[in-house]
Amino acid sequence: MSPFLLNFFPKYTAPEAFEARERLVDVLKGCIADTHDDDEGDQVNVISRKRRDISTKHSLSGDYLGRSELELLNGLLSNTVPAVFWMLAHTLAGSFFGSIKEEVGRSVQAEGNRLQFDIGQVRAQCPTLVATYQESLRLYASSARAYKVVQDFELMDGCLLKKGSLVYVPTETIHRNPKNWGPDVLEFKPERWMKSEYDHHPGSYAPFGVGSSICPGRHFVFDMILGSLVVLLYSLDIELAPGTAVGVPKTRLKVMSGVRLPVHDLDVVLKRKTLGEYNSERAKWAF
Ligand code: HEM
Repeated sequence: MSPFLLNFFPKYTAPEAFEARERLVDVLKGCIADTHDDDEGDQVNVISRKRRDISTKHSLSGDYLGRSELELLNGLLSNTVPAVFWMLAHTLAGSFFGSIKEEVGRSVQAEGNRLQFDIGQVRAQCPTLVATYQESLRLYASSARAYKVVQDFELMDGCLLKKGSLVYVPTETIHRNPKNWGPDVLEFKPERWMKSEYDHHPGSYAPFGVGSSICPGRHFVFDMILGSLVVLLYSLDIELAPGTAVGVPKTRLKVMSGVRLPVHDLDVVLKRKTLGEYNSERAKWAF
């Protein structure tokens, strides 16, 4: 993957990854081009269809569309899926699980087996769930941003950044720095985010980067991850399998953009839920 990311004649320096990318682009291109809004049982999601419509309106090519779909998948798979994993793992292992279940229960409107929630209300009325999201990204987001210095600049500690040099800012180093977060920096503590005032250095948290290249998917992913947790925790009784522990893994600084992957699987016990009239097997979520 690293030679591929360097993008130095990737066809020759990383042929396998290059071929795989081109194959995926072809599949996505074909799949989206063949879709029509009225297709019976259409498998292409609404977001992709809307993106196709916008691209067509602006005369963007099919190839562009295939590549931008792949970018979306990359954002989802390399960041969002592991972020959901960590959030769920710490929710199940933490002393705040009861509060989260209670917040989720309050957010869902159920009419028999038809369920729905307003994501705006989840954001505003589930402080423990939101804090768990923020704390998961603090501990596990591990991107590395690069900036070019456009003029000589002296930092407060006297370090000189020379014009033309590259400054590399690994998120983990900032997110796991005891100077920013205190001696318990490696502990998973959602309560850091539940104080009335944010009392950390403003630059101490940037899971989505900063400035003009900040992640454009950050609001979308916030809703998507909170929504996934609401559906999972409402629909199922989930608990960690006996003897399963969730710890914060040691830092392994990687020059990669993404959310850290777990080293081990997590064993959980899942049961479908029945609450009065509600039976998760027959439940239909309306989004
Ligand atoms: C937990 C989930 C996610 C995290 C932690 C994350 C983090 C990041 C980071 C750190 C960057 C680089 C910012 C910089 O260079 O300053 C980035 C860029 C980007 N992200 Fe995300 N991201 C996530 C989810 C997503 C999703 C779901 C999408 C797509 C819908 C997405 C689309 C993008 C795109 C297109 C860029 C490139 C922006 C540019 O270069 O101008 N991300 N993301």
